[in-house]
Amino acid sequence: MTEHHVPTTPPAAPAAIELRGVNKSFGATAVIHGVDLKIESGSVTAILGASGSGKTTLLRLIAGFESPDSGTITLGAQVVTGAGRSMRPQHRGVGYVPQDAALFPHLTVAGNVAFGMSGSRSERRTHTVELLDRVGLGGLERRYPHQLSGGQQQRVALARALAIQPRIVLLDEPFGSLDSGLRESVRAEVRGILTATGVTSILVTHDQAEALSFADHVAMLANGVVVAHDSPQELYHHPPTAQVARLLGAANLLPTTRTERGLRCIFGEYDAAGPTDERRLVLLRPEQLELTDDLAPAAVTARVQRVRFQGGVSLVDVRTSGSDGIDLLVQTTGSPPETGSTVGVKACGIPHICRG
Ligand SMILES: Nc1ncnc2c1ncn2[C@@H]1O[C@H](COP(=O)(O)OP(=O)(O)OP(=O)(O)O)[C@@H](O)[C@H]1O
Repeated sequence: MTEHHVPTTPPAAPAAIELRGVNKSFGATAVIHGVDLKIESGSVTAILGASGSGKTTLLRLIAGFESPDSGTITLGAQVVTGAGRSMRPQHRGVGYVPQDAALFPHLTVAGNVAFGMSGSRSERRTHTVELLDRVGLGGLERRYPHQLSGGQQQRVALARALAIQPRIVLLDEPFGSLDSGLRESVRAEVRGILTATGVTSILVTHDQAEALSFADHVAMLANGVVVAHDSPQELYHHPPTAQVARLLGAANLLPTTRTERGLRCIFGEYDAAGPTDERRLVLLRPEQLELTDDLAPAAVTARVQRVRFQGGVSLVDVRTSGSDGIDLLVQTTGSPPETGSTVGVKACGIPHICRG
């Protein structure tokens, strides 16, 4: 069994962005609380949090559109906010891709991309053509924003953000307005462009699947506090707390009792060190449980409450037998059981213990 660990700041490489003790309130509403965050140079980080958790505010603080009440923000080796200084947004070397692309409607695609670009007229033209090629929009220079699809508009917005040769690109829920089919392909294209460019990027999203698939690191924000920061794999499989486990996807979080050896849950007893006064839960994702027909001693008996067929897999809600039955969600690839039938449930992965 794996042990829980405290949230970490993963990068060992030089930080491109560093926030220390950043606080921000709007009037009496405290929105960002003592945020410490280090973002590795050249990485793609997702800031994941529910609506209103402060994601956009954090991004706007880094871009310089808002000033923190206290704390420092460092970009590269430069303190851009704090210690009595506040560098203007246009001097920070930050490209910003807003949620709705926000292109200038009266400018062509080329005009939008070249806006804010420096250099001679011919240099700007060459750079614009290069950028539009890079985002897969070569040949559309003369179109106007209303003549583009949503995905194309987002790629123009990305090209415009890259046009200033930024050291950092900030993307504020850029895929939210795209329909689900388009979202996945535009997301993959944008990720490919960011990787090829090597620019340090932050994506803000409330979509856990998007954060897990898009980013090298995920920083999770809850009520203006960074509650975890790690790789997507580490956060999904070894979340420090039950809150983080739930924010990242369906989670069976099983109550435990203390034993001499460690902890016991309905699926068995496990070694576990750590403080005895803390509430601990065993995490088993739905894909770490399996249904069995034979009600062998190793299996927990349960009744099927509901079956949701999802194509390649089915999600099965079951309730364990007894007066104190526990609700579990099981993912199965086999033929799903009948609602109301009795099944056996077994744990088939390595469980993880997290704080309650
Ligand atoms: N300029 C402002 N004045 C007053 N309150 C603000 C301002 N900007 C944001 N807030 C408040 O701060 C909180 C966090 O807002 P923010 O937009 O950062 O959250 P979010 O996580 O990005 O949400 P969403 O996903 O819905 O965009 C909200 O309660 C919001 O109402």
